[in-house]
Amino acid sequence: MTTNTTTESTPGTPVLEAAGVTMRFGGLTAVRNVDFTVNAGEIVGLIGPNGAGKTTFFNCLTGLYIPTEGTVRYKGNVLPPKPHLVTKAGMARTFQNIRLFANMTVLENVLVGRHTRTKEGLWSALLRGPGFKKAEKASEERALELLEFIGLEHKRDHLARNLPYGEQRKLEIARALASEPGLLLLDEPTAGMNPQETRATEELVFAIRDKGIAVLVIEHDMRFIFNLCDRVAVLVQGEKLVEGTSEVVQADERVIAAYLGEPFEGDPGEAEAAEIAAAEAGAADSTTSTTKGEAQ
Ligand SMILES: Nc1ncnc2c1ncn2[C@@H]1O[C@H](COP(=O)(O)OP(=O)(O)OP(=O)(O)O)[C@@H](O)[C@H]1O
Repeated sequence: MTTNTTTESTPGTPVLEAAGVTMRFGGLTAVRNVDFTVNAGEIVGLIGPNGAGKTTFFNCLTGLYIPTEGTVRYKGNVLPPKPHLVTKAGMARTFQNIRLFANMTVLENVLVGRHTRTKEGLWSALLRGPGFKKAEKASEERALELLEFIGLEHKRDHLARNLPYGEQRKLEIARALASEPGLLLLDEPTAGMNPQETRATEELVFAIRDKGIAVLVIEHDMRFIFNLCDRVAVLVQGEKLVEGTSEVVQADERVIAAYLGEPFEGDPGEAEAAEIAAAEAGAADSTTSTTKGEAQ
């Protein structure tokens, strides 16, 4: 994958800055006064029990909701409260539930993700003039690069609905990357995945970060989060309870009490390796990858 110069930032400088974000639904305060930063080069995790406000906070960041209070800045600029403008500004996301165009091909799904980066207008597209054809070719080349990056180039002409679950999740990520983001937000990317798929997703996220794209991830899989993230923030009942490295968060008794229920034991890497080994030995049922849904 070629590096996109528009997405690069100096490591350590803020990419996303949310200040005092509050979201109320009638009498319910789903997110309360949350300050949150993601720096260039970081992978940051957002965890919390069911109903803690994680997805609501994501929706406030990405323009799906207009926060009741607070501001969200991307690279210093306040974001417009419209999802497509947020994407155009440089923040792309995936959703908790897969939202692919099921009857379009793998390649077409990625091409759709490029629309915020295509300069050609409606008339040019309708008339299919030389400018449009050139832009279309460049878009297709970029989409194929992304498919190669996620390992799905050999399935470019398959319908999205025919892909196994784990590949559909990958394709969603490729589609988000097609908008050339500086920050990628992933909402439960491993929900319902088997250990191999989860491990592959972890590697993919590291590779994305290595391309200069910061990542913010919501996930219930603690091993995944603690293996992956430079920093983890914990939301409980809409408020940020704690933020720090995986070690700090795991050791915090308030987190243990509020969310984990019990201390997280053992080295996540070793535990996961054991699970993968067991799965590879046939102990795990490989059909889990196609029978998921909302594994929360
Ligand atoms: N559109 C809405 N209208 C009213 N209440 C909402 C809306 N969206 C979310 N909520 C409520 O806000 C709270 C936070 O929900 P949210 O989905 O953000 O939590 P979450 O941490 O993402 O949960 P999960 O881990 O289960 O996905 C919940 O009480 C939820 O019922």
